[in-house]
Order: sequence, then structure tokens, then C-alpha cells
Amino acid sequence: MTTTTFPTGTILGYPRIGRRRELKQALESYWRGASERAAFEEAAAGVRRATRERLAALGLGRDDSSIPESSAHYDQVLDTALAVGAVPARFADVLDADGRVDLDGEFTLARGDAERAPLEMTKWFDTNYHYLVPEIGPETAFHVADSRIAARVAEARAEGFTTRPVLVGPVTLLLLSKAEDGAPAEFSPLDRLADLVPVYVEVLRELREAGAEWVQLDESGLVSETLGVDADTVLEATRAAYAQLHSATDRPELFVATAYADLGDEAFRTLADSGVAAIGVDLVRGSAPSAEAVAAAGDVTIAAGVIDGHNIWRGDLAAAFATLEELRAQGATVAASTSTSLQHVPHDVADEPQLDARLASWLAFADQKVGQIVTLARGLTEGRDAIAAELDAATAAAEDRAGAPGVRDEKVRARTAALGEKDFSREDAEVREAAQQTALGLPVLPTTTIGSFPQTREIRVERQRFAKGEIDRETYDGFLREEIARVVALQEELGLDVIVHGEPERNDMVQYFAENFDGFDVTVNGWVQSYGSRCTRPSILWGDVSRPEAFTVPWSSYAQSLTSKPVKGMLTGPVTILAWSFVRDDQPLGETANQVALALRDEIEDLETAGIGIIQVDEPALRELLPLKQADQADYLDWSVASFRLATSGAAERTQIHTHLCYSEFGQIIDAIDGLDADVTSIEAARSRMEVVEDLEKHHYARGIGPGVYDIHSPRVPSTEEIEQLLETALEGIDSRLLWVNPDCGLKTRGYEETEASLRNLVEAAKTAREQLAQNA
Ligand SMILES: Nc1nc2c(c(=O)[nH]1)N[C@@H](CNc1ccc(C(=O)N[C@@H](CCC(=O)N[C@@H](CCC(=O)N[C@@H](CCC(=O)O)C(=O)O)C(=O)O)C(=O)O)cc1)CN2
Ligand code: MET
Ligand SMILES: [Zn+2]
Repeated sequence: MTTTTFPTGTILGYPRIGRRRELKQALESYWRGASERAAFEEAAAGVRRATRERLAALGLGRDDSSIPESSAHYDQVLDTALAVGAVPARFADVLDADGRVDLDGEFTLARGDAERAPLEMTKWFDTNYHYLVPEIGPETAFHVADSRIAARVAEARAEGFTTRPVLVGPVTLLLLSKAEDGAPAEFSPLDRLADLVPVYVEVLRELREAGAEWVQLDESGLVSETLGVDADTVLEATRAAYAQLHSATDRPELFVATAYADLGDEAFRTLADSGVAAIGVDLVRGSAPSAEAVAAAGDVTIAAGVIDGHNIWRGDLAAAFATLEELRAQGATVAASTSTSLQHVPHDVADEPQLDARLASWLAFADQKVGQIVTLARGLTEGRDAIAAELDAATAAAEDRAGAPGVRDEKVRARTAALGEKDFSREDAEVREAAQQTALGLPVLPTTTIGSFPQTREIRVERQRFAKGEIDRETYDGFLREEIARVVALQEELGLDVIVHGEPERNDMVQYFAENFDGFDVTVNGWVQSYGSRCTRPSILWGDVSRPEAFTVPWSSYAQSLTSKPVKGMLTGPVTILAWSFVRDDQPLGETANQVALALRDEIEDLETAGIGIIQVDEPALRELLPLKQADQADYLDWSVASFRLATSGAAERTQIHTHLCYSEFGQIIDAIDGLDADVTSIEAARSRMEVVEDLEKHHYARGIGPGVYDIHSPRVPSTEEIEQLLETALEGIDSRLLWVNPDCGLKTRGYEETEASLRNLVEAAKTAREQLAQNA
């Protein structure tokens, strides 16, 4: 086997949706049937080509494997699952006679079809990216089902690039998978490792044939303690898998990348001992391997993740370089790398000319981070003096940021400093329940939705016209009021009990808040993929946060003026606002969370004054930010739960506080959910068919609870019978006085046709369930 050296500087991955979301456009157009397959393939290839050219222009080498081949149409976990044939039996028909899967098969798994729900989607580590969860059973027939990753390597090769293909590694792939339906209770996907690794061996051979000299296997599963498998078992699996991959012939050199938390010496040594040639460690979230581990590791290259792939600050470049030098002084072969893939940050600060120049000078998006990597690599080759100017410039920017106006706002500081215990708690839950019963008079099994109604193209276009100055504020507001009136009337007609205004005024549930708070800025082109073709523009929280004036109140009161049923006010909670923004890194998150909480507390007070009796404070990201290391979890849950309570505990007894969580497994955090002290909580449950009910029962959960009965992630309309069935399951573990009937999440990504049909069935099913309860009483 040829031995090639690892590049001195590299990144673990690059945004793949395109600088102007070209891939999103192409995907949605293909799905709509508005373009042919060939046109889609061409657009996707265009994004890949532009990425390679850009990375080379920024200074990564064309032929030294420093450019990762990290593209994906929909999801990188799906791409790896397809490569090794991890296709569940319920989708067996997407495989052709040769066991291969094509483009439409890929999208069937990702998006489902009329009969089938798609693969489940869940959080990728502690990020706002969502991957598709492979389903693996005792019978899953692993085989090479798809060769697109090799084809992309060959495509790059033809254009003069030697790229480094990126796959999810075998251990992490299985750790992130779920057991296929019908698998025995004691079955764990990791049990199939020995059957899976030989298929990776074949895939590696294919990649080598296509011209890859290095392959990157992402094994962040090794750093997480939240995947339900103990550390020793994970290390044992790692040892077994990599010994076998190492001994394979005709393969690229192995680079195992880990990210999102500390790898730790033991896992580092396990990888080094099993013969992998390079190991990536996240030095933003974790620490460098110890001197002993480095000494014991032989000639393995350490790809030191010193540039933050998960946040947008320019950071302390001099400190990053010092870390590299220190590792080198210990005898390590070092490369400069990002801590994670850059898929979590936008492309380019230069695409944001509207940003204040001073703020912009503190930032580094993906392209700036590539520049930083190139600088550090040059420093490693030529010595510190060669990059002194760049290091000094970054230091000067950090100093400027520390003293800039708005970073500290003394009024905000005085308010958080004065907080006492009473600011974090409400009247007893029973007292509140009685007051709310009187105030609201809701039926048993009340029906409601989670907040958003379909964000139609028309709404987005009107908002864009308003942003461009093509229509004035009055016209835009008038349009939104019409939209709200329509949505309220629709809910009345459907017979829902608690009405929402539909959130048409919001571009995004976090960005909208950032736009209305001080201390934030927003981007115009700073798109980051959240899942599939869906993107967000995370806001930049750079200063102390406060709320200049009420902003949700006019919409909620307008909706309330149209109906005698209660309208639910709709806010995004402090933890979620932090989780889905780029947050200042110069103070503890808990401190920032309390500032956001106080801004929300002000809004809640104004909603109450305006006569809104139910207020939902969404915290879908509560589970997302849960630290991957158990030792850090208690502290996180303390400050996150406290910030929610700070936001909501100013509410009167009679005001019913709701919260909503989705996209996660909740078993692990039920105590924290209880600690939020919300009166009613809606959670995602339909896709896991009410699995959560068992957990709730185990914890003797005694508050209002709405486990979702309708999966809003696919256009499929759930039948009345199906929803009745789910309600029956729910009622086996939940007291009927506590149960609410609602979808899994907001309806913003859905169309009206399926939304109306589904909600009609939901209301109908609730009616039947109520009748049955009355009969049984
Ligand atoms: N921040 C955040 N994170 C989240 C969620 C969330 O809602 N927000 N939900 C969960 C799942 N993730 C999601 C992420 C994004 C979307 C989503 O729908 N995104 C939209 C964009 C939302 C947005 O910001 N829209 C803007 C800009 C819309 C736009 O693209 N306008 C066009 C013009 C209009 C058009 O032709 O469509 C343009 O600028 O070119 C607006 O409405 O104003 C999309 O990708 O399509 C849904 C779920 C978890 N994480
Ligand atoms: C991702 S959670 C979404 C909650 C929000 N209120 C909505 O309905 O869209
Ligand atoms: Zn949700």
C-alpha cells in the first residue's frame, strides 16, 4: 500500500446546500416534479464543483486530500446507510434486482410515500442538524447498495482533484441507528458490527479504486455518552472494527474524525493502537490527548480541531496556534483542523454587507475558517513568524469585541444581578389548575395545534417583497392580518378548542425573536442546513439582550378579537433561542439565557395585559443542548430549566403556560420537563407511536400533556382510526384529565390540503375518544 502523508491543514466538512441554496432549489423543484432527474443531478454536481473550486481558491490543496468530499443530497448518514445497504425491510422495494438503490429510492427513504412514513429524523449530536435514523434488525442484509461516494471522488479526480471522501464510521453508524420494528427486545444494532465491517471493507476498496488516498470516517459516537451504550462496549467495538479495516488491502489511509466533545485518552489510544493513520479531535469542546497518550501513539497524525466548526466567532488564532505547537513539542505529527464539520456555519461573512463592519470583523464563517486553517498550516510549515500578522489581527479583533458598546448593557446587568429565588417560581400547580379551569372552561381532551400553520409560498413572497421595500409596512401587515383571520376561521370551522394565530409574521421561530430583541443581529444569506432541503439563518447573539417593545402582542390580540375561544400566545423559549443562534462565547450560557428569559418575561406580561389567557413557550431544543458528557448534564439542566422558569413565572395563576418539545427522545429528561413547571406540555410522539407514554407513566407525570397524534413531517394524512388508536394507547398510561390532543409539531412545512384533512381527522378522533370516556365513566 502507498503511504501518503496527511495534509497539514484540513476541514472536517463544508456546507453543502450551496452559497445561494442552489441544492435546496434543485431538490424542491425535483420533488415538485418541475424538473427532470438529469437537471437535478447536474445542479447537485454544480454545487460540488463550485465547492471544490472555492476550497482550492481559499488555499486548500487540490491533490493532497485536504479537500473533503462531504456533499450529500439529503443527509450524510443516509448516504453511508445506502453505501452499506442498511435499508430496512419496510423499504425493501426501493432496491433493484441487483440490490442497488437509485435517486428516487433515496428520496423515498428520506421523505416516505403515501403508504410509508420516512426514516425517523433526529438531532445530530448537540446541533440543529437532523439526520435520518437507519433502522437495523437481526436480518438486515448489509451489502454495497450504492456507489455515489466513490463516483464523487472519481468526478473530482476527473477535474484534477484528489479529495478525501467522508463517511460515517461503522461504530457511529450503528450507535446512531435504531432497532428495526419487530427486532427482539434485547437486540441492539451494534450487535451487527461484525456483519457490517466487511461491507465497509468493500466500500473502502471502491473508494481507493476511484482515486481516494485518504478516507475520513466520522466516529463522533465515541465521544457521546447519550447513545445508550456503555463506554467499554463502544471501545471494544471500535477495537474490533478498526483492526479489521486496518488489515484490509487496497484501501485509502484511514482518518478517524471525532467531534462535538472530548475524545479522551482511552478512546484516542484505542484508535491509535488499532492502526488508523490519523485521528481528529475536537479541541474546542475537548482537550488534547495527554503527553503520554501522544508519546504512545507512534506516528499517527493528530488532526487538531482548533478552529470552531460550530460557532462563528473569529476566535483566538494565536491560542489555536500555540495548541498546535505544544502538541508538536510533545513529538506528535500535527495537522490544523476544524473541531467539527463546517456544515453548521454559513458560507461567507462577505455575503453579509449589511452587517455592521465592526461586528463583521469579529466573525468567521466557513470560508474565513478555511482561511484560518490555511494560515495555521502555513505556520506549521514555515514557523510562527510567517503568520504573525494574521495572529495579531485576530487578537486585535477579539480585544475590540470585548470593549465594544452593546456587548455590556448596564441596565440588563442590573436586572439579572437583582434576581432572587422568587423570580423563578409560580403558585402551586393545583392552585393554578383550579384557576385555569374556571378561566378557560375547556372540555376534556382539548384539541389544539402547536402554533404555525402552513407557511405558503405566498406568505414568503410577500415577506420578501416587504424586505425589498416593494410593499410598505401597512400593506404587509394587512396581508398578515388577512392570513390570521383565515387561519382562525379555519380552526373554528374544524372545531379546535384552543386557537392559534398561525405565526405567518415569522420567518423563523428564532430569527423573528432575534429581529425584535436588542443584542442580536441577523444575516441575509447565512443559511445553514437543518435537514434535507430545510435551512435556517441562525442569528448572531453578540451583546446583552433586552426587548425594546412588545411584538407578538398585536398579532395574538388581533386573533383573539376574532374568536370567543381562547387564543394561545406563542413565544420561543430562552434555551431554544440560544440553541438555534450563534451565541457569544465570552460568558456562561446560563447568564445569556437569563437575559433572554427576562426579555420574554416582559412579553408574557404584555400578553396577559392584552387578555391572552394561554401562552405557549416553545422549547424544542431543550434536549438538543443536553451535554454529551453525563458529568456536565446536571449543571446544564439547572440553568436551562431555571431560565424557562424565569421567563414564565411572572404569569398569573389563571394564565395557562404551555410548552412544546420535539425532535428528541424525552425519556432522559422527563424530570427536567417536569421541572419547567409548565401547566401543559406538548411533545412529539406520533412517529414513535406513543413510546413516550411508558416513560411518562414511570415518572408519574402529573401535568397536562399532549403527546403528538399526527406526524407533521410528511404529507401523509393520518386516518381517524389511526389517531383514535394513538389516543387509546395514550390513555392507557395517562389520566384522561391530563391528556391533550395535538399534532407532533407546528404545521409550517405542510401544505393546506393535507393539513385540513389531518386536523379534521384529529378533531373527529378526539370527539370519539371523549364519547368513549363518557360511556366508560
Ligand atoms: N431555527 C430553527 N431551527 C429548527 C426549527 C425551526 O423552525 N427553526 N425546526 C426544527 C426543524 N428544522 C427546521 C428548519 C427550517 C425549517 C424551514 O422551514 N425553513 C425554511 C426557511 C425559513 C425562513 O427563514 N424563511 C424566510 C425566508 C424564505 C425564503 O426562502 N424566501 C425566498 C423567497 C420566497 C420564495 O420564493 O419561497 C428567498 O429568500 O429566496 C421567510 O419566510 O421569510 C426553508 O428552508 O425553506 C423547518 C424546520 C428544528 N430546528
Ligand atoms: C420546532 S417547534 C415549532 C413550534 C412552533 N410554535 C411552530 O408551531 O412552528
Ligand atoms: Zn416542534
